[in-house]
Amino acid sequence: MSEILLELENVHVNFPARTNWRGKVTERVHALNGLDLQIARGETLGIVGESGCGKSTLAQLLMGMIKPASGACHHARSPNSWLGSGMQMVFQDPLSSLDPRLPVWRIITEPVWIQKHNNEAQRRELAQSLALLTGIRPEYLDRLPHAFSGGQRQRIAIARALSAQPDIIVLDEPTSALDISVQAQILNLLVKLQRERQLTYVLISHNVSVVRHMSDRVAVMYLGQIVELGATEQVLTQPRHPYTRLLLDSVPRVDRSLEGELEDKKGELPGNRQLPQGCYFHDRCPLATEGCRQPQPLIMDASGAGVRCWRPGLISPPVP
Ligand SMILES: Nc1ncnc2c1ncn2[C@@H]1O[C@H](COP(=O)(O)OP(=O)(O)OP(=O)(O)O)[C@@H](O)[C@H]1O
Repeated sequence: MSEILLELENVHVNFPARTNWRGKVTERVHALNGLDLQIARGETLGIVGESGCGKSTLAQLLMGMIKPASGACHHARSPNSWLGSGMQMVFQDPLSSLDPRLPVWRIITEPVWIQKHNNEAQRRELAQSLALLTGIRPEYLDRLPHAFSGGQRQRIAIARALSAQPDIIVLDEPTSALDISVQAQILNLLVKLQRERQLTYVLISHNVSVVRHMSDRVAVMYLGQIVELGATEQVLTQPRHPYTRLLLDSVPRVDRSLEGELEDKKGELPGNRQLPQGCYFHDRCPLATEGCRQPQPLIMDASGAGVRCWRPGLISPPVP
């Protein structure tokens, strides 16, 4: 792997879920539970997992919006601080992520204006160059966000993320709120920008085709842990963790008559207030044995692939 920009080790994040009459927290939601992750310069790391597994919590942690309860972080840019610096995010809904009262040139240059581009001419110049780069017409830079279509607003959000020259851009479902016709344009723009500027992306998505198209590596999350990690094609075509297999099987396909049955097998994500003993997945796992009642570490191999299962690869590949 090339230069490691960021490494998270055994990170735990929890949120208060219930308090007693004195305001003391009596129950917590355990959102990240021993998360280990490395992000290398220039890669796209896809993060997949069902709703509630902790993807957004991870994004907020990377952005410095929340602090972990425990764990370590090694950050190339600012080794002594927790996260946030050097990070930018592109959100799912471009309209709600852009200030409706500001003209686009100001939105695009928001992340940098305090630092250095604090005079208007410099900010406009920067906005112009980023507009050209991301496909926004420079003559529209004085307009407000509502004058743009969804796809154009997402271009504005991408330009804003680029303005700060971040080390890592977190893409949180960047196309799922867009019309199908413009989704590919935005994905292609992200790929083009990455090639030109050696950008590093963390891509959070429910959409396996988007992850396949964009990502070099994929991390599969379950109950706040990474259960499988590896090169995209490897993980998506030869999953080694039973959960990855069930996740891939549950991707809706029109030609799949077994889908309902597989969906039933998948069951519900267990509550994350009382974490399961042993392997977090064993209650839902079709292959579970007594040995799965022991905690499972993420076992990495020499190629950088990892799986949190002591019987990996016992499952057949997904039905094409
Ligand atoms: N601020 C918060 N306060 C309390 N619980 C929270 C908070 N943020 C997240 N959670 C809980 O933490 C767990 C992980 O949530 P998170 O939003 O990270 O999941 P997710 O994988 O992003 O889900 P989705 O795909 O639906 O966005 C969930 O049980 C969620 O209810």
